[in-house]
Amino acid sequence: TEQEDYSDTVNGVQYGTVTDLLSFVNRLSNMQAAADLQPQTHEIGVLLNKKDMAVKNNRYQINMDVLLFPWKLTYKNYGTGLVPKGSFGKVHLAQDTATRKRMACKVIPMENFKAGEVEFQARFRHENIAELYGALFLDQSVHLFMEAGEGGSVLEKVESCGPMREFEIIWVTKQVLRGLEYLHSHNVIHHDIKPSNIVLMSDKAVLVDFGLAVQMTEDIYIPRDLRGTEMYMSPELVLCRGHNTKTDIYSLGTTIIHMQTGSPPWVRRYPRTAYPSYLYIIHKQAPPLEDIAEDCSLVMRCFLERALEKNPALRSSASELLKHEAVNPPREDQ
Ligand SMILES: Nc1nnc(-c2c[nH]c3ncc(-c4c[nH]c5ccccc45)cc23)o1
Repeated sequence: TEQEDYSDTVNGVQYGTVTDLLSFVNRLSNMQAAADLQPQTHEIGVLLNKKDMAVKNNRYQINMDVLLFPWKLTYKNYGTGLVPKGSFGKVHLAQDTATRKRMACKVIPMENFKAGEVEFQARFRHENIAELYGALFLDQSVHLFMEAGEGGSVLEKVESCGPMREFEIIWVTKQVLRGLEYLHSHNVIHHDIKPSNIVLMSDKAVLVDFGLAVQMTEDIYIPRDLRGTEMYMSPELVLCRGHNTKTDIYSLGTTIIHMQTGSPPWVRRYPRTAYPSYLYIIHKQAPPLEDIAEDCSLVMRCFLERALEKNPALRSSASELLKHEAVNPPREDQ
């Protein structure tokens, strides 16, 4: 059966290439199709990162070779120790006991696991996309090891420290635009750009959570389902008549509104208590320019008008916005 021939092909945990990792996760997905997965004694997996993850005789044991911690949040007064659930999994802080390398470990129950999530992070590597270090399968769950944003996500930062100042917003926006420019150049749509999917390191910000990402084959993507988080969805995505990478640009625009005001667009004018869904509002209303912060600079307001343009064909691309003066402020001392 699937189980027998499978177990002798991947003996325990081994270092491998991106191709090895992709075939491993695809076989995992098939196993998911194949009825019961035998209770395992040993973890199996493929690790890409030889430098920071020390495999010893085909073992990489959770709580032995690598320790998982509930992420002690960067900010004191912030909720529980566990990172808010990603698209389908809890994110822990992980540390390799031999190399001391600190990583993020997302634990995804097998029934929620989609090979696509790993595929995008493994195939598309960029400094503003959280690097994938490897994948382990144990106890009916997939453990994805990734680059850790120890500064937490932009959502935690805004909720703990309040609205961000414009120079901080510019710093985050430029990095997100670089990540999106790279993804969009490969026709990949992230589909869930929002504050909780942008995580912070000391020297950069990276995009996380590719659980909803797709790669367009033509220059339009016809969705089977509604993907993303309502507040940050573009009008064309809500319409479900086909969209493209420009939908991520609109979501970045709503994310900037969230960074500068502390709330996503719409909710102040249309309280969540009265509006269970915002899809109709997003479809019918003009772009949420009224939700832009009062103290927003004129040049950033102009940037947001380009990003929140209702017609995706007229909306600016990531490359165009990277050249916009709002994110290239003249240096004071010049
Ligand atoms: N959904 C998802 N898929 N991959 C990730 C991910 C990869 N590396 C990471 N590093 C940090 C965090 C993170 C999010 N909120 C936080 C709050 C406090 C501290 C850390 C975080 C999340 C990740 O997240």
